[in-house]
Amino acid sequence: MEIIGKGNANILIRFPNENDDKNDEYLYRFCIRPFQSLESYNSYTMTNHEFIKRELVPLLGEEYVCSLELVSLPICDDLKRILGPYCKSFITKNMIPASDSIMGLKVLNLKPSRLSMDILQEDHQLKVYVDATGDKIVLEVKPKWLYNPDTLGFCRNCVHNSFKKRENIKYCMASMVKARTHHQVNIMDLFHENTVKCLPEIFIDDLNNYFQNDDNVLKRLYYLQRNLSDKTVSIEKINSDDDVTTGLMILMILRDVTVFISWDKQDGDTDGNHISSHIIDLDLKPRSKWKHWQETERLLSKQSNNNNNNNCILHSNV
Ligand SMILES: O=P(O)(O)O[C@@H]1[C@@H](OP(=O)(O)O)[C@H](OP(=O)(O)O)[C@H](O)[C@H](OP(=O)(O)O)[C@H]1OP(=O)(O)O
Ligand SMILES: Nc1ncnc2c1ncn2[C@@H]1O[C@H](COP(=O)(O)OP(=O)(O)OP(=O)(O)O)[C@@H](O)[C@H]1O
Repeated sequence: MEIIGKGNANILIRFPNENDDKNDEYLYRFCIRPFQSLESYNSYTMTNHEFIKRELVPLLGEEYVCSLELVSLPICDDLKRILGPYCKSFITKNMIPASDSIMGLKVLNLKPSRLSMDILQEDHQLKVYVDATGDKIVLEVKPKWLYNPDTLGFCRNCVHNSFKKRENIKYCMASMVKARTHHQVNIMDLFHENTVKCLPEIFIDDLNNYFQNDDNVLKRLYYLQRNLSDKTVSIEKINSDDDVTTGLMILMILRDVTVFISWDKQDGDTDGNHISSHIIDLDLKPRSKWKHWQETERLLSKQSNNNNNNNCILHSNV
């Protein structure tokens, strides 16, 4: 058993020799937020799975969501070793009877280990992976707030990066979805010079076409964020957990997803499209996070007032 990825709230595990369906590999995703008991852990995982299926899959479209299957697994020694440090209140040497099972999500591995991919470029919002042949390239993107409400008055993405001292990010992810009439999307903004040297021209062309197209995964997220942001209660109006509506919850989830954009030279559909996209990280957020959201918006607004430029890296670069 090996750990493939870990974030704030989840851990991704690969089971040895797991090779279910032809060449596809699967991973197991377990929550690592603190829970008091195995019952509450399992109940959260079921509720979360149900919420994603009910609210998010229909909104985003099945084709864009990474497949998620609810599974119940016996807590073997390997799982105890990996999950134990995060589940201290109920996974200890003596507390788990052999018959108890823990619930997780079985997900498609979007970066299959058999491809042994190298990382060409890496920052907080973008990772670029390539396999040894150069025929498969995967972009792991954290687009964040693609839609800026007019009332905001600054580029939320760029101010947020500046606030988090991410000086190495020289692109604006929100600019990747601007309407063509106002701004020609330039995917080359995303890549370092050295990365471009390693990327095949045909990949650049395909990616360019994908981003110019009106139905790409980032545009889908942009329109959903725009629609929800116009309709739901705004963050500054929240006073208690109960004020956090399902609409606001979904909006905050869509502002924090990760997207895998995969290009496969050998594998295209009938229209010659070699790019497929999958969204991960659609989990419920604790309603109590509204205080953190409010404070973040207050700090970003303050930061934007202190800046001299118009707060978007695209404009401050010219
Ligand atoms: O608070 P933010 O805006 O910095 O966003 C948090 C993210 O920081 P980032 O934007 O990537 O720098 C943060 O990402 P990192 O763990 O820092 O990579 C989480 O995604 C967090 O969500 P959750 O608590 O895991 O559900 C995110 O919290 P939410 O605000 O989306 O609930
Ligand atoms: N289906 C997948 N295929 C391949 N790698 C994955 C997959 N899902 C997640 N990962 C890897 O694991 C890492 C952590 O996963 P994930 O984003 O789900 O954790 P998280 O705790 O929810 O994140 P956050 O800290 O943003 O809340 C990802 O950044 C990614 O590199």
